[in-house]
Amino acid sequence: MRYYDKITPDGTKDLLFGECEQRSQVTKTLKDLFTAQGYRRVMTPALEFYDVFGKSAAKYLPKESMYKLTDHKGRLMVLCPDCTVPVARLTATRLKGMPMPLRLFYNHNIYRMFPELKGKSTEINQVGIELIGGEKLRSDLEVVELAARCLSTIGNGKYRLELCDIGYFKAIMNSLDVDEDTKEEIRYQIEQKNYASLTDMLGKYKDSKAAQALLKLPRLFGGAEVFEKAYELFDENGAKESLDYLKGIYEYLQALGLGDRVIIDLGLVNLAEYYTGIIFRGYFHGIGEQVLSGGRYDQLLHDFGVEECSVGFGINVDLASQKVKTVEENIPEVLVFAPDTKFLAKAVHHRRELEDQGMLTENCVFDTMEEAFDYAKMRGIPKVHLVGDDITVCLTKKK
Ligand SMILES: N[C@@H](Cc1c[nH]c[nH+]1)C(=O)O
Repeated sequence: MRYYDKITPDGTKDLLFGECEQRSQVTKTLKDLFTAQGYRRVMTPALEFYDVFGKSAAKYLPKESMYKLTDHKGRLMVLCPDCTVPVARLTATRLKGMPMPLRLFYNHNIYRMFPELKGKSTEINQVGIELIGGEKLRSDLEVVELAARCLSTIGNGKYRLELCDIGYFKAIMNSLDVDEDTKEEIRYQIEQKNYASLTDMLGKYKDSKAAQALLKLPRLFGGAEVFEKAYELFDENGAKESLDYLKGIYEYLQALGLGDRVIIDLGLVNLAEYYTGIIFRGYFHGIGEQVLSGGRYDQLLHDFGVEECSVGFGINVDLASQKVKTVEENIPEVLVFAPDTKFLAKAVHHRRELEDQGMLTENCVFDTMEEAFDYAKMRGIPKVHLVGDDITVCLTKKK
């Protein structure tokens, strides 16, 4: 039998020293941005009941993608696969009756199984925010601007934000006379930007304005010119209103000087069942996967019995950490060693004094001089302080 005692599960990894620091830097930067704007931290458990993810979330978190286990009563539990859903649960319970809007942020690991996508992380450290119970336009503007600021701060001004309003796609779909399965297949092919399959599926509806618009949807990608094309393509059944709204957000971002960072992508139709308004995704150059994803999701809270609307985003901290400079490991300046054990307490005092002076030190846990000096040389620690009746400072040379 194969024994898995020296590896970590697929999609997980150990982090060492500087890598942990890089992560901490990203989470600290984000936390500072959030708290400066009135967002307050919440923590929810890593284990949740499966039922929490049973309604809205089931539409985009297939049950096959969740890690499941049972508690002592045989109840089905999951390792939390998404941060937004537990926040909705919290809003319906302990946060019930709190003054709105609620500005919340979190930093959690989430767990998702991707059997078909080797190389993807199954344990993802995610930091994110949710703005609950505010007026739609003002909330969307606040959250999109904050998303851009997070990306800009971490990416040193270099990032790309893709923006869409799912209402446009939904308006077209609602005008198309096909069954639900076909609709889902169309949505999938648009998401994949698979023109060939789309043409196969929709080509036959030559007289349908909606079908022709769907065929062109993956190409509706770019700057302000996208709007003109989109209005021309389809403006019925609520499509015009969605475009007007999205254009307003785009113009606001332009007024903030972010125009060259923002791209309109009307083919951004992933999670179409979950999001109900704007959807956005953030990217960094050189990282293929999205680093940030978010949007407006009004139905989720309603499913938890809360008559409020909400918008938010999550940032993949591991991916974002790739944009932070590798942090050099701090090497201690002094190794404190008491060759005779009767001076161990004095060595502790001495080490603490050095620490109080702001020095980085280590206590020696070897018995002999030879081992102590060998270790100091190996680690590159420049000095050994020998503690006896007196304290002797010795210089070491790197091995
Ligand atoms: N929970 C979403 C991100 C999000 C937060 N709020 C709204 N959307 C995700 O993991 O992709």
